[in-house]
Amino acid sequence: MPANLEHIQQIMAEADTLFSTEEVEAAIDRVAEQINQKLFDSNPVVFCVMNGGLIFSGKLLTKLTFPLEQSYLHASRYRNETSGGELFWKAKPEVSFMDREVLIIDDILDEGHTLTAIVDFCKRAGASKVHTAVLMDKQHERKARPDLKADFVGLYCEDRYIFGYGMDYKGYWRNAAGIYAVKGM
Ligand SMILES: O=P(O)(O)OC[C@H]1O[C@H](OP(=O)(O)OP(=O)(O)O)[C@H](O)[C@@H]1O
Ligand code: HPA
Repeated sequence: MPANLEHIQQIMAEADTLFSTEEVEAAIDRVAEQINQKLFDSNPVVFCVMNGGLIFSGKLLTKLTFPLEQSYLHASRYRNETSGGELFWKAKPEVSFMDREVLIIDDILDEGHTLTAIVDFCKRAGASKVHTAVLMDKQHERKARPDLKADFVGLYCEDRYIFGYGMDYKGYWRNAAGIYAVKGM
């Protein structure tokens, strides 16, 4: 169904700003510094989780100062909706990472089913170690496992539906240069 652009515009007009561009950029700098310290001699394969991980990955990668290979994978659970369902693999990794360290970069750890499935996949495919980096970790009690955490986290946010910096509202506003929460959600 074609998007109702008036509705999409209204979502942005009424949204609450959770983090400004400057705050998000500072968080990306912090994560880059942590990754540079931890993975500098690990020769990792770095995977961007499409689509949401695109902007965080792009910005982060330019701040990583050691040799690495980069690729992408696409697993989707929300399919442009605001609640998650079954995980659907749209593109599995094509490069071999047998006995390699892997860094998975995604926009958000929400319930964590997506990241859990991707990490399991990488381990089954022979990765020697799997590291995870997310721009946002949403704070609530519905994680796939109670102890589920990413190794590198940009910012923590409240339990609301958020968009911007790669995260979408019904397929839109991934391009928004800040982190916003939908009014009433
Ligand atoms: O922690 P979870 O509850 O599993 O949710 C997080 C995942 O959901 C979003 O992807 P989505 O399925 O919307 O696909 P997309 O990136 O293509 O929008 C987001 O990019 C994460 O990959
Ligand atoms: O709050 C969210 N916003 C955008 N995409 C998401 N995927 C999981 N949670 C979210």
